[in-house]
Amino acid sequence: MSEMLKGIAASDGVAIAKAYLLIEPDLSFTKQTVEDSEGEITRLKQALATSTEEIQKIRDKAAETLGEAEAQVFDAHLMVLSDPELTGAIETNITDNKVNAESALKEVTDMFIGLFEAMEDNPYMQERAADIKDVTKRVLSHLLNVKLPNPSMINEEVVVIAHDLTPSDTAQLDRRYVKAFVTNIGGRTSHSAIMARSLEIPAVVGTKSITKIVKDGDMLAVDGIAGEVLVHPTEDEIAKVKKVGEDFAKLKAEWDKLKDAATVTADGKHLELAANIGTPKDLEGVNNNGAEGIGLYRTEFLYMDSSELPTEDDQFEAYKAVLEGMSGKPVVVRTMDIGGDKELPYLPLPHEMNPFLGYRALRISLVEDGIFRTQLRALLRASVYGQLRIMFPMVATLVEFRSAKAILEEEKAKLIDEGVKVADDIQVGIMIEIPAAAVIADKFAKEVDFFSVGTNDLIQYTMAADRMNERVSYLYQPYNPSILRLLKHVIDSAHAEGKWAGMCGEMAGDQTAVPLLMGLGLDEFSMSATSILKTRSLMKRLDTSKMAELADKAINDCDTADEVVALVNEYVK
Ligand SMILES: C=C(OP(=O)(O)O)C(=O)O
Ligand SMILES: [Mg+2]
Repeated sequence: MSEMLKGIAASDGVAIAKAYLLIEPDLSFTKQTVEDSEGEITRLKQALATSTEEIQKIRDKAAETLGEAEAQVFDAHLMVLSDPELTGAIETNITDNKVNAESALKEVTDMFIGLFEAMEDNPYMQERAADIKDVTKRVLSHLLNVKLPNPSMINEEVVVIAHDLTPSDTAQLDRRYVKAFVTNIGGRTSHSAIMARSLEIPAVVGTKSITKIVKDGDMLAVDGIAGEVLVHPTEDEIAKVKKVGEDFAKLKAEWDKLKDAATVTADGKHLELAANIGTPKDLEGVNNNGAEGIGLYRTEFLYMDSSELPTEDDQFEAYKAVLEGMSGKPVVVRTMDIGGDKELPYLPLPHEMNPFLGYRALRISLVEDGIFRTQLRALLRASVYGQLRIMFPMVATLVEFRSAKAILEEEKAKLIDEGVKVADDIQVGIMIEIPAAAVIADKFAKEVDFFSVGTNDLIQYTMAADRMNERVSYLYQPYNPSILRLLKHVIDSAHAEGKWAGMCGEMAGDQTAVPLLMGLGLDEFSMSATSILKTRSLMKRLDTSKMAELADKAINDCDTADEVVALVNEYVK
């Protein structure tokens, strides 16, 4: 008998494959007195040797698929394993205290971890603590004979099952083998879901209990369009899911025909359809999907993909690659947005009760202004290779914007003094993702060159509903009249000052929202590259003046999001 689990449809497509559980295994053990210390030391040595072999393999695989830089973290793990100070201390503990290897290992490594973690201002030692933790887990798993999941070593088609996936877990998934992923928690706008869409991996998130229901190797049929997962599907059910996949492939083939077409509405108005990217590697998908620009380059992934702060030159190369790769089309680069669900191992941030309301994005940049200045210099130097637009994230007040802009101007003046060429037509804009900024958009519009609305955050802050929490995901209501009113004010304010308004939150590619956004007069729509062609196809069919009438009715006559959806369905048949 099959069992069906419903979740949130996070990334289109279907997959039928075996489950691969990516969950923390049980590594608990009891401390025991053991007289045969030699025997325990032999067990320890074996576990260390097997771990070394395993990490070596993972390292080689990482170097091959992700590159040398990403593989380096495993060199640090190998160093931990071969450090005589550490292994010697564990052996001494076994002999002196007559304890089992598990207990001696844990006691010694906990001591080192505690010591290093206490050096709060030293990111290098924080990283070493993280390395020791990771390695201890692996050695312990061998002592206990428990299997540790190794996602990077997957070499057959699977559906990855996890409680949650961080953006860096998601980045490591090998598309050749990982046919879909399903998680317990998360929402459509959590960053793992956003990445699944750009990697074109079907995904269902927020199922609440998938890790409890599914075992390693269970057959699954995942429908990322409907947000459904079938466990042990019957032949009939497999056939149905396959049919959904085939229909989706046909639709995609239709959309593909619009790859080189401009985005023009039924009444001849030109709109800009741009793509969101996380790394220069995404450019291939962007160009294959006919994007007219980059509306959001999330540069924080450059910081997250590295084991230390990227240098000015590293960043310059990445920005230059994107600008050149877009051949003169506009590229909006957002300065670092760390915090929330995006962490940097080497920039430990204090643990916060509400990371999404905490020290994040521009708030960090304005304090750690060395990091910020390095990024701005890299951007300014790259500006001559294309049409660069710089955007600041998480701006709440005009003072924050003015401070950031002043730092940018200072760095620009310095570079020019140094004889470095900098483009003189760089637009500087802000994300509108904090309600405070949306409310005084009329004031911001006088000082910025553009707005790009980040609805993922704007909706979570307006509704006071965490975008990562599936229990409140029903409050992610892009069509709620409250959100539409805010958007109208933002767009009208930009236009009143002759500025353009775009959107780079997930709402921009939402097929029910697009007619409303067209009606509100949005100029630029930036989305996962994989949503561009279906949106172009939809826009071609719609008339802007009719959509303006629709938006007006939605804002003035509707009370609820459901009423707005019904109205959209009436207008867009
Ligand atoms: C685009 C946005 O930024 P991010 O998803 O990276 O927070 C947003 O908040 O809508
Ligand atoms: Mg945001």
